[in-house]
Amino acid sequence: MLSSHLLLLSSLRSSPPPFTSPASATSAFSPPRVRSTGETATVPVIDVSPLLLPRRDAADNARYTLAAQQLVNASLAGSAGFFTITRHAVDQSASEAAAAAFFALPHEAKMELAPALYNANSTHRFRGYAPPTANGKELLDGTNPAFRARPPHADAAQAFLEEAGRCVPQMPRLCEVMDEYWRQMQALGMALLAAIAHGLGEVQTDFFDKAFRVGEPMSCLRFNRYPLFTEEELSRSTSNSHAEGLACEAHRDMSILTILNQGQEGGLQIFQDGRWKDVPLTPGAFVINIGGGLQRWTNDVLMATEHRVRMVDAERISIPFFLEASYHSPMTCMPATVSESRPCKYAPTTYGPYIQSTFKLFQEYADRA
Ligand SMILES: O=C(O)CCC(=O)C(=O)O
Ligand SMILES: [Fe+2]
Repeated sequence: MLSSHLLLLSSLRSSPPPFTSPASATSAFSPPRVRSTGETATVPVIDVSPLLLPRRDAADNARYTLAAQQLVNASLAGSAGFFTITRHAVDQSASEAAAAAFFALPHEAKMELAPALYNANSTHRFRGYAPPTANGKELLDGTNPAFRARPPHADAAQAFLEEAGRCVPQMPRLCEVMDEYWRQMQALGMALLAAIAHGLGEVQTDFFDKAFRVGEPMSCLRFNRYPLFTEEELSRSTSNSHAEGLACEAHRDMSILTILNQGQEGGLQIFQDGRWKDVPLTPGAFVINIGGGLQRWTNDVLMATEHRVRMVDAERISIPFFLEASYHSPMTCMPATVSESRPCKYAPTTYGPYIQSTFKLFQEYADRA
């Protein structure tokens, strides 16, 4: 059960209003680029190796519980809502090389992978490549490899969200590398979720595992590239992010957990103590933040934290993995986060319809809602 200090923390949290509508971009004006104030955010660093052991003895169990509590403490409403994980055992070199090689392909080759929204000849509607005109960064979305290995689902709404990530003939190993990384990140994400359930005191230790297992998880592996724009290009940009002088506008992620390789350049910021501060860069580590889906599932005990990316003086590649549940995963408040004095705030739903209802919050996804 929840102890009262969790509830107190939640009422103390200060934050900017969620999703303030971005100013609309104008044609001959670009606002000044947002610069770092030099302030570094306090983001806990957590060694997650105790969460990843195939078997545990009593001493390992104690270390597991300690690490699980650290994850929860870093994610509670009123805390950073962001943390860095080390000793996670995932090698990032192949995915980093694949992202750099993909973005270096000619524009036409990348556009082959764009959905119909950006390429009228495309038969794809949801996943794939988005050019920098979408919202100031180009991106490639990879999906659960299982979606490529089977025919589309009979239900149109489910088939839409389960559309497979796409491969490109110029890079024969791209899908292989993305699939392998997707599987490793999915496993890491599920280990983190199991630990979070444990840290919250949930008696059903398989709470998330059971919910995800009703189908194939929809987690999205994304390659982002933020080009280095000239002032002239920025003045013509229709990106909501550019309209605020940012590489990526302030937002909360809406999936379950984001596990981010933020690249070499820095620039990620979170809103802490009433100001925007830089998230420290730790080579080889991942930055994790809670998504709106986990906030909902934990009855606002854990909170999705607002973040943004400022423009840096170099092009920037980042690789977020958005851990997502399956289309039919039931989302009702986790029992450990509900009490008589804290009833469940959210109506039961399922993950597919929930996540689709959030697309309108993101310029690059709004037309796919
Ligand atoms: O590029 C980054 O470091 C973060 C991007 C981000 O916040 C997102 O894609 O949701
Ligand atoms: Fe984000």
